Amino acid sequence: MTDPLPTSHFPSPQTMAEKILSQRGDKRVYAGELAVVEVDQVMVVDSIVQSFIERMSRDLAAVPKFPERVSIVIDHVAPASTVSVAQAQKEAREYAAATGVRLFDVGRGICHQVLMEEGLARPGWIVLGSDSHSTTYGAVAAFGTGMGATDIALAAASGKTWLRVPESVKVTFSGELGSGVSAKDVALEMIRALGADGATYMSIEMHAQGRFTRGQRMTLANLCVEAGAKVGLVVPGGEILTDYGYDVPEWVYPDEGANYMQQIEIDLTALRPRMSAPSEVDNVHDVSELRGIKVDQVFIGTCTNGRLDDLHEAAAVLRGQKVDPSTRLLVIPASSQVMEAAMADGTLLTLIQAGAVLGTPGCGPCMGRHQGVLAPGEVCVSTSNRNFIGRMGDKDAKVYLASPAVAAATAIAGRVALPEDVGRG
Ligand SMILES: CC(C)[C@H](C(=O)O)[C@@H](O)C(=O)O
Ligand code: SF4
Repeated sequence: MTDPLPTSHFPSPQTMAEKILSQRGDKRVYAGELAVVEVDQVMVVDSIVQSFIERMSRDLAAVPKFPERVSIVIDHVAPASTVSVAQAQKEAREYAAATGVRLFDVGRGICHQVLMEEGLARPGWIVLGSDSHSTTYGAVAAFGTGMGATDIALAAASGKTWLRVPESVKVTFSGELGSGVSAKDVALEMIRALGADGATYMSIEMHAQGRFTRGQRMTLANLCVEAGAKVGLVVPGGEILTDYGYDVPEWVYPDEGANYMQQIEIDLTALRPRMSAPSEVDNVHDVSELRGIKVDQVFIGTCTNGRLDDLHEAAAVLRGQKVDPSTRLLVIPASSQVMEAAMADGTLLTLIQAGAVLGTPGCGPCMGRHQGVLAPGEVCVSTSNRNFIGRMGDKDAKVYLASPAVAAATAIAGRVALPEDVGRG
């Protein structure tokens, strides 16, 4: 007969981040500890590709350990805008050809959208991207996070990385979304509630309890980095499981009684369309408070809101209407697949007939590098995720962030507007 084990021998319950990092590493880990984990996919974007190649070839004198686990995406400035951008993209193509890593070239789309479409982020995987919005992969319960060129190169060379296990914030939802209110509004409300640095280096663990589609979950996980989070994980559940197309291993679910630094609840029923005013993402207001502000450009696209559902949302408002002559509307699908589907079902025709200008799938003017940068004093309503000073062009331009439906209504009115202001919704 042995004595029963004292309670301290039973492992304490774990959050989702702790579960994934324990499973993919070599020991059970908790917040604050270091984890060395296997990396399932390393993603490199065009803006960083030259530094990545330099680190690999010169500093590490290494080739990718598992070429099939590395993807390069040409998306941020695509097609190339200058000779030096063209040179970087040329080097990326040569590197991919020489090493056998995957390359998604001009027009395939924005890195995060493309990796999700290609099945290169899956439940329980560790996905490192050279881009801060790599939190997007949390939509399918992958531990997705952004890192710099040096860390990315080390992961590509060794197949592993090390991480400090993040503390977690638990987000729960009550009620149901009203009509005209979207995942973008939920995400902006979540950032407002947490604050722009309220979740610094934390895991935001969203208990969706069967709510939200895969695309909506991408919007939620994408914005998590705007509260400073290391990772934004949506707990799998509900119909979305069938939507994944992959098995969800039992070990990704958080344990009952796991330890959270903070908990917030978002009441979906009470939520009204939201807008983030310049120049911080957490400067969130009801659209009705900002109604009437004159707008020069509306941009619908990006890794936050450039998916087919987003274009449908915009087209529902713009059908049979015209963009105000004092405003321009840019629509850039997040990927070639989104563009093809929106072409096939007539969405693009609806948008073009309303006066939209289409761009090549990719980031477009989101970070102010090309295809729609703003002049001093100009105002843009964008479906993207950042509105910092100078983000989309001149430092004296202003960017407001909103949902595709609000962006579409604004394009028609030429001023910040709700769909109901232009006879929709
Ligand atoms: C270019 C890239 C490094 C950058 C990021 O890390 O997020 C960009 O995608 C952005 O949105 O600001
Ligand atoms: S669409 Fe915008 S936020 Fe997303 S990766 Fe591109 S530049 Fe960054």
